[in-house]
Amino acid sequence: MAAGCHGKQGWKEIIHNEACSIRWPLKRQCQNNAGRAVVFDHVGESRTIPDMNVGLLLLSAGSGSRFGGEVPKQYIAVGGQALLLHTLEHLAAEPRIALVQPVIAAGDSYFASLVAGLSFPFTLLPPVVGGATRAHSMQQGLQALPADIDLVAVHDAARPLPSKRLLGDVIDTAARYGAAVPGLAVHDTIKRVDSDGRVLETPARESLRAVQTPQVARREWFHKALRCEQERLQLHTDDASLLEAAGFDVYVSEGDAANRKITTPADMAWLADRLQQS
Ligand SMILES: Nc1ccn([C@@H]2O[C@H](COP(=O)(O)OP(=O)(O)OP(=O)(O)O)[C@@H](O)[C@H]2O)c(=O)n1
Ligand SMILES: C[C@](O)(CO)[C@H](O)COP(=O)(O)O
Repeated sequence: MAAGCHGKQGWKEIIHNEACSIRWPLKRQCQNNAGRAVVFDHVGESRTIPDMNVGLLLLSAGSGSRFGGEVPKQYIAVGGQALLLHTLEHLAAEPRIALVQPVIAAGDSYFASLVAGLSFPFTLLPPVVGGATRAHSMQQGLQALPADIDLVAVHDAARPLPSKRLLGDVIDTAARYGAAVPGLAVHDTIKRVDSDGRVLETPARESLRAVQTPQVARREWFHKALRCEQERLQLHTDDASLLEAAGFDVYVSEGDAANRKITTPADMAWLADRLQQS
C-alpha cells in the first residue's frame, strides 16, 4: 500500500480544568512505506505500531459482596484449583503480556501462598494493595508498573476464561487506536429508568455493547484520565469510562460469552459446569 494519510486534519482539544487538558489529532490514519499503520498519540508524535509490551493489572482487591461467603470469590476452588489460577493460566496464552501486576486487598492472606512456586510465561510481579473501589485499585496497580510498558491491560481476576483470540483482538485494537475493550452485542432490549423505575428511554439496541475485560490503553492515556477524573474515581465502574470522561476515544473489539465475570454463586455454578465439560 502507498504511503500517505487520510482523515480530518487538525486538533481536538478538551480542557477539563487547569490541571487537565488533552489535545490530540482528529481521526487521521496513515500508512508508511512498508504499509504499516502509523498512529498519532495525543501529544502529536507519530509512531509505527511496534510489538507492544503489555503490562496487565490483575484486579483482585474486591471483597465479593454480591457473591457472599468468607473466602473472596477469586480464591474459591473450582475445577480443581482457585478461580484466580484459571485466570492466570488463560492470560498466559497471549505472548505480548510481558508482565502481570496483581492488585490485592489489604490483609489478603490467600494470594502469596496460591502462586508460590508457580511459573508463568510472563513476569508475575509482587502484589500491591488496592483501594476502596475498582478504579482506586487500578490506580495503585498503574503506579507500580515498570517504565518500559507501552500498553496497559486491566483485567478482573474474577473473569477466569479470557480466550487467546479475545486477548489478541483487544490488544491489536488498542495498539491501533490507543484504547479498546472487548464487548458483546446485547440481545435483550435495554431500558433507561429513573429512581422510581419509570422508563426514560429505550436506546437503539444496535448501538449497545456489554463490555468485558481486559480493557487496554496506552499507559499515558490511563495516567491522564486518572488525573482528570481524580475527584470522580468512585463513579467509574470500568476503566474505559475513565478514558471516555477524559475525552479519549475507545474502540470495542469482539468479546466472548465465555469471558464471563463471576459475580454471584450462579456464575460460579456456570463456571464449574464449563470447566467440567472442557
Ligand atoms: N476495590 C476493588 C473492587 C473490585 N476489584 C476487583 O475488580 C474485579 C471486578 O469486580 P467485582 O466483580 O465487582 O468484584 P468485587 O468487588 O469483589 O465484588 P462485589 O462488587 O460484589 O463486592 C474483581 O476481580 C475485584 O477483585 C478490586 O480490585 N478492587
Ligand atoms: C469492568 C467490568 O467487568 C466490565 O464489565 C465491570 O464493569 C465491573 O463491574 P463491577 O461492578 O465491579 O462488577
